[in-house]
Amino acid sequence: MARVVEASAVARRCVADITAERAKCSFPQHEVTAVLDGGEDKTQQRRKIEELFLSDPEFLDAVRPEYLSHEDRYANELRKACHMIGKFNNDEEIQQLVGQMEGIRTLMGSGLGVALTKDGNPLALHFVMFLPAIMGQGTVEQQGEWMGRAWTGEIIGTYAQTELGHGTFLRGLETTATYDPASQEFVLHSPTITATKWWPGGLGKTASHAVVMAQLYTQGQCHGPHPFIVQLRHQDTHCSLPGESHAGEIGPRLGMNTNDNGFLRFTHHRIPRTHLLMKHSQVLEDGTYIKPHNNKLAYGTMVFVRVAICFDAYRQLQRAVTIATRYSAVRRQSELVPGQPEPQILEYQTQQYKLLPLIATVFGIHFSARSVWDTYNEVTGSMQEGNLDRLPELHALSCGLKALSSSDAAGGVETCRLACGGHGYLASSNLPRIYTTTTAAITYEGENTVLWLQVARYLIKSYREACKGHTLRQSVSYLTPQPASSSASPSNLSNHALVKAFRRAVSHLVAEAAARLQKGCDAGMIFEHAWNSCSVQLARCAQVHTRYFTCEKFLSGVERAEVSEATRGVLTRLCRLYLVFHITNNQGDFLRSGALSPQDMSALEGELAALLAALRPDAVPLVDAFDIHDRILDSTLGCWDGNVYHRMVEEAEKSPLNQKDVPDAYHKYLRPLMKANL
Ligand SMILES: CC(C)(COP(=O)(O)OP(=O)(O)OC[C@H]1O[C@@H](n2cnc3c(N)ncnc32)[C@H](O)[C@@H]1OP(=O)(O)O)[C@@H](O)C(=O)NCCC(=O)NCCSC(=O)CCCC(=O)O
Ligand SMILES: Cc1cc2nc3c(=O)[nH]c(=O)nc-3n(C[C@H](O)[C@H](O)[C@H](O)COP(=O)(O)OP(=O)(O)OC[C@H]3O[C@@H](n4cnc5c(N)ncnc54)[C@H](O)[C@@H]3O)c2cc1C
Repeated sequence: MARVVEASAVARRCVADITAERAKCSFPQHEVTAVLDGGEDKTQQRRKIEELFLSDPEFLDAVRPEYLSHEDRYANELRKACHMIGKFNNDEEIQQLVGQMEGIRTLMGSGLGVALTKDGNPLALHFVMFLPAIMGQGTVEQQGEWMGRAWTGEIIGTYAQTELGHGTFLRGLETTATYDPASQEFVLHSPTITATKWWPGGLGKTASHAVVMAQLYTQGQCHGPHPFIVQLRHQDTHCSLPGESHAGEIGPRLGMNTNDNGFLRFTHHRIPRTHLLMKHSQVLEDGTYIKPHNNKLAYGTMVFVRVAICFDAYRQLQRAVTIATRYSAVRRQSELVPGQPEPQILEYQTQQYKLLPLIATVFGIHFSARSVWDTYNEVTGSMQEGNLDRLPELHALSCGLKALSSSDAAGGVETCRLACGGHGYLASSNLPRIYTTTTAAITYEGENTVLWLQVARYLIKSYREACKGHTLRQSVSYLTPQPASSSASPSNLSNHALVKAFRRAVSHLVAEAAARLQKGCDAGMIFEHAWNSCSVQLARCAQVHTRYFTCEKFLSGVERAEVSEATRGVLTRLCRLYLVFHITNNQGDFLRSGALSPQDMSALEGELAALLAALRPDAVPLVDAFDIHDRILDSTLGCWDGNVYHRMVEEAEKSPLNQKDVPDAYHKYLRPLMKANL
C-alpha cells in the first residue's frame, strides 16, 4: 500500500511539472500546428483520419513486436498493412479524407502510417516506389495495364535495383535484359553471384511483381540500366515461378525488420517486350532502340523518393524531439545549486543546447522540403511538355536535401536518445526504433556521401559557367563572382545578413575547391583523379550549400507565414537559433571567407546563450504544437501526461521473462552451474 501511495505522489509530481510547462506558452499553438500541416483545415483532416485508424482495434498489438519471433513480427505487420489498405479501399469517408490515389501513399508514409506498422511496412515499397515507377516510367497504355491492379492490391510490387555487388554505381549493375526479336521477349539473367538483386523492401516474401533495373541489350549493344516489370510469384498460389527466378529474404537487419528486404536471381527468365517501361525509351518489335531525351530519365523514380524522404526525416525527428523534450521537463536530476531541490534536466543549458536546435531543425526541414516539393512539381510539370532544362537543378536539390535531412534527423534522434540518459536506451522509449528507421535513410536511395558529391558536381559546373559569364539557375545564382566592393563584413547581424554571410562562405568554399581542382588538372592529373583528391572539400561545399538553402527557406517561410505576431515571434527566435547554431559550429567557413569577423562570432556566441534561455519556456509548448498523438509517439518517456515512471514499470512487467518467477532456463543452465560443487 505504501508503495502505491508513493508511486501516485511521483505521478502527481511528474504531471504537475509538465502542466507547469504548458502554462508558460507564449504563442497560440494551433497556429504553429497549422503552419506545419499546411492549414487549419488540414490539421482537422489529419486528426479525423488519425481518429478513424487509431480507434480501430485491428491496429493494436497484443504484445510488443520485440517479443515476437522474426516470422511472427512480419506476419503481424503484414496483417496491419493489409488491413490499412483494405480499410482505405472499402471506406468512402476515409477515401475522401485521405484524398484519392495520391492519399494512400501519403498515409502510409505519414506519422500515423509509421506508427501503425511499427517496425517497417512490408507494403511500403509497393506504394513508395513500385507505383511511382510505373507512373513515371510507363506509357499511358502500361499505366492502364498495371496501375488499377496495383492500387487495389491485386498485385504487390517492389523496386529491385540494388545488387549484391552494386548499389551506388548504377552503370555497374550486372543483371542483363537481352532482347530476343524472334519471340519478342526480353531474357533476364543474373550472370554472377554479385548480380543477385539484394535489399529491395518487400521482395523477400510479399511482392508478386517488381520493377527490375537491368542493363538493356538489343541488336548486340548495351544501352544501360532500364526498368522492366517482372512477375515473380504465381498469381493464385504466390509460389515463386519455378527455375527461372529465385527470391527470398536477406535476414535480420539493424531495424525495419518487417520490410522483408529480399534477394532475387534470374536464370534466363523471359518476359514480354511490352514489360520494358517505355515512357522515355523504347525497343521496337525488330529490336530497334529509341533513345530517351535524356539518358538519366530512367533514374526518375529515385528523384521522387529522395524528395519524399525529406518529409520522413522531418516526421521522425519531430517524434524523437517530442519524446526527449517532454521527458526533460519531467526528469529531475542532480543539483544546480547545492542543497536546492533537483531541477528539471531541461534547466541545464547543455540540455537546452541538445534539444532546442533540434526543434528548430524540424522547422528548417519543413520549410525547405516544402520548397523542394514545389520545385519537383514545377519541373516534372514542364518535363511533361518536353522541357528538361531544370532537371539537373532538381536532381541537385533533391540529392542535397535528402542527404541533409536524413543526416540531421538521424544525428538528432541519437542526440535525443542520449538526452534521455539510460532510459532512452529502452525499447519502450521508442527512441531505438526511431533511430534505426531514420539512420537507414542515410544509406538508401543514394548513400549520402555519394549524393553530396552529385551536388558538388552541380556546384562546380555552375561555378565554371558563371566564370564564363553564363547566367545561373536561381538556387545557385549566388555563385556568380561578385565585385570586390560587395565583400565587406556585414554592418549588422540581422537574419538576412547572416543568410548573406552563408552565401559568401559557400561561394568562397566553392571557389577554393574549384581552384584546387584546376590546380590538380594543371599539374597533369586526369580530371577524375583531381576530383577524387579534392572530394572531402567538395562534399563540404555541398553540405554548406544545402545548409544555406535550408536557412534561406526557413527565414522566408517564417516571414511569409500568415500567423499572429506571437507565433511569428517564436518562429523567428527558432530561425535565429538555427542560423546562429550552424554558424557558431562552423566558424572556420565564415572566418576564412571574411563573411564574418571574430568579433561577430563572439557576439553570436553570446546571443546563442540568450536564445536558449528565451526559447526554454516554449520548449514543451512547441513540441506539443507538433500535435503528435500518444499512440503515434508510442513512448513511455514522451507521453502527453508526463506520467513517465508508471508507464516504464508497467511496460517492464509485461516482459515474457517476468511471467514466471523462475525461468525454465534457470533449471536447464544456471542451476547445474550453481549446484556443481555441492
Ligand atoms: C550516383 C549516381 C547519380 C551516378 O550515376 P551515373 O550514371 O554514374 O552518373 P554520372 O556519370 O556520375 O553522371 C552524373 C550525371 O547524371 C546526372 N544525374 C544523375 N542522376 C540523375 C537523376 N536522378 N536525375 C537527373 N540527372 C541525374 C547528373 O546531374 C550528372 O549530370 P552531368 O553529367 O553533370 O550533366 C547514380 O549511380 C545513383 O543515383 N546512385 C544511387 C543509387 C540509389 O539511389 N539507389 C536507390 C535504390 S532504391 C532504394 O534504396 C529504396 C529505399 C526506399 C525505402 O526503403 O523507403
Ligand atoms: C534499409 C534499406 C532499404 C533498402 N531498400 C532498397 C530497395 O527497396 N530497393 C533497392 O534497389 N535498394 C534498396 N536498398 C539499397 C540501397 O539503395 C543501397 O544500399 C545504397 O544505394 C548504397 O549502395 P551500396 O550499398 O552499394 O553502398 P556502397 O556504394 O558500396 O557504399 C559503401 C561506401 O562507399 C562509398 N562510396 C561508394 N561510391 C562512392 C563514390 N562514387 N564516391 C565516394 N564514395 C563512394 C560510400 O560513401 C560508402 O561509404 C536499401 C538499403 C537499405 C539499407
